Amino acid sequence: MKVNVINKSNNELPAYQTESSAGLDLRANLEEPINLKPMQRVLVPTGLFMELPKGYEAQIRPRSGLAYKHGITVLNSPGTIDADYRGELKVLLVNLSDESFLIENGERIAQMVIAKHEQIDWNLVETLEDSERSAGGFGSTGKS
Ligand SMILES: O=c1ccn([C@H]2C[C@H](O)[C@@H](COP(=O)(O)OP(=O)(O)OP(=O)(O)O)O2)c(=O)[nH]1
Ligand SMILES: [Mg+2]
Repeated sequence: MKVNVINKSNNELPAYQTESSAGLDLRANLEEPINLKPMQRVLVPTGLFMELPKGYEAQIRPRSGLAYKHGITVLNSPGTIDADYRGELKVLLVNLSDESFLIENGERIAQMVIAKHEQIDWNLVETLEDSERSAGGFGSTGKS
């Protein structure tokens, strides 16, 4: 599927790193590096603007390596990019480690998964059909 994109960054377009990757790695578009202190959050620009077809969304997800090695994750994970959004794609990172983390221009800071989604119409009712689970949740089936 082709997706219209404007690249105002000084980086290459997000790319799948392997043939069957689900996520396109997003790069920070920065004039100066950002030093992200412990427990600080920052909205990182990508310089990208895109036009998803109706019925699709993009999810901004953390990269596991950054999370594991540096405690850097996406605060609103998964971030939701609506198909009708025409603004700049931004990534909300947070540093959950006890050390500062330097984000440099061009660094792959998160990944973006494009997914199909449904929109629904509500059918307002008084009762719901019972099921095996019924109202059980939050550990109702036991620990392991
Ligand atoms: O990580 C993110 C999350 C959102 N957005 C952009 C695209 C999305 O379509 C728009 C709105 O996002 P969301 O609905 O999550 O934010 P909101 O706080 O509900 O704001 P709004 O009232 O604008 O919907 O912001 C990003 O660039 N990055
Ligand atoms: Mg919203």
